[in-house]
Amino acid sequence: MTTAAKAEYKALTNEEAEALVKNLGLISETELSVSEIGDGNLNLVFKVTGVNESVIVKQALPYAKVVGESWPLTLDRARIESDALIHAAKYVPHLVPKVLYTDSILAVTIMEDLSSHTIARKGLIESNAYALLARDIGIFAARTAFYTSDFYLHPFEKKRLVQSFSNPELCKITEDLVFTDPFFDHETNDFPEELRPDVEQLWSDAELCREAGLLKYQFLTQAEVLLHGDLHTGSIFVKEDSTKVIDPEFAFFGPLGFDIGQFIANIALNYLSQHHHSQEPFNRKETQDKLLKTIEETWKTFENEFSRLFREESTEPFAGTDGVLENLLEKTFTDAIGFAGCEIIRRTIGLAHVADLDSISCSDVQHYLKRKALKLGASLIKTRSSVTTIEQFTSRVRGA
Ligand SMILES: Nc1ncnc2c1ncn2[C@@H]1O[C@H](COP(=O)(O)OP(=O)(O)O)[C@@H](O)[C@H]1O
Ligand SMILES: CSC[C@H]1O[C@H](OP(=O)(O)O)[C@H](O)[C@@H]1O
Repeated sequence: MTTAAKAEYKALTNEEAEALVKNLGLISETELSVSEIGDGNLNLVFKVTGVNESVIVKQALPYAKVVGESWPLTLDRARIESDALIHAAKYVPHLVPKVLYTDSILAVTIMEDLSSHTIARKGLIESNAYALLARDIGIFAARTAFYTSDFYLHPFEKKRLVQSFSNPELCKITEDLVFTDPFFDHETNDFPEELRPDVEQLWSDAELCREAGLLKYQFLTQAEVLLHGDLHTGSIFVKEDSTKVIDPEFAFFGPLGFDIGQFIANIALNYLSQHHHSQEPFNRKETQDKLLKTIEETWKTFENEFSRLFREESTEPFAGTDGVLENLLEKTFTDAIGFAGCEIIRRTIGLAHVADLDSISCSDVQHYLKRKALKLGASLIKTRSSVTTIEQFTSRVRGA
């Protein structure tokens, strides 16, 4: 991996992205083609291809692409993203793309092309199952968390990393879009008029708003571990025998349950959407059962792997004290259920929905499922302390 700094930032054209790859010698072939394939909310993504080789050039824009120049956004997110990928590669090299080059001035990360994989959201919408997904995400979340926690790092190193992954602008997006705006009558919200009575019911639910506020406070204040920060199914590439986590530009030190909570929320949303995507009742049941198993296996893998690392590699004297790990895992689980509830609500009525529900062309069905999602999200937030096992969580999803 090479790191270099250019004099000043400019958004790359296709030709400039291709020239960058050529000049760096990242592809040895001379005949290259390039296309911009970014379908996310924030950045440019170029695919530069020869006959036998290809790479991805991802560049941050100085604003949020989904909104435009009226929403300026720090270019530093490209540094955070490449540093987070490089950091994750120390502990889970098989679960992240290889970073080939970074340039913090151009806000560019050049990485391994994962086009042989499919974005998990797309594959799941097509009702496909991925046998490795749960285990890989559980391992990803457990290892990236444990090795950046106070149970492993020297306190000086932990605090140095917390500073280096300080990500206030991207955190603010999550603070607003996940934890605040959906619970108020805010202009960023986005829902059909047919859902207004349901949404107004959320806004007037004092208990819900109090609990969402408490979850936001956890997110704001608990610098426990280095998180991916945006671990939804659009940030995961899958194929039968491989899983790769991409797009950690929201990485920062936050509460241990956040990544798992976001992931299981997105699987739960896909579960609901299968009422439409998986038309034939027998197939639907099979697909939905697999999704619930994915949620259960993800949490169990996370819990087992984090516990193993805690017992075998912890440097903290209190790690051997009865109840410390158990207490931490209990709190993390409860938080994860609450964070999942917030993610389910924001992806239904906030800015930046999910295709799982939005691609449903029949508006009656779409609204019916969105109502279910809102009820599920609200009940998870309010009663998260009474959900004490992952099976209780999946029965809530099944019963939604
Ligand atoms: N390493 C990669 N290999 C192949 N395609 C990629 C890679 N990274 C991103 N992409 C493509 O670009 C899209 C947007 O990438 P993403 O990192 O999610 O951008 P954003 O930060 O704008 O959300 C992905 O959905 C995927 O189609
Ligand atoms: C205006 S940002 C909205 C939303 O977009 C990000 O997702 P992605 O980068 O994967 O497209 C993130 O989830 C933000 O909350």
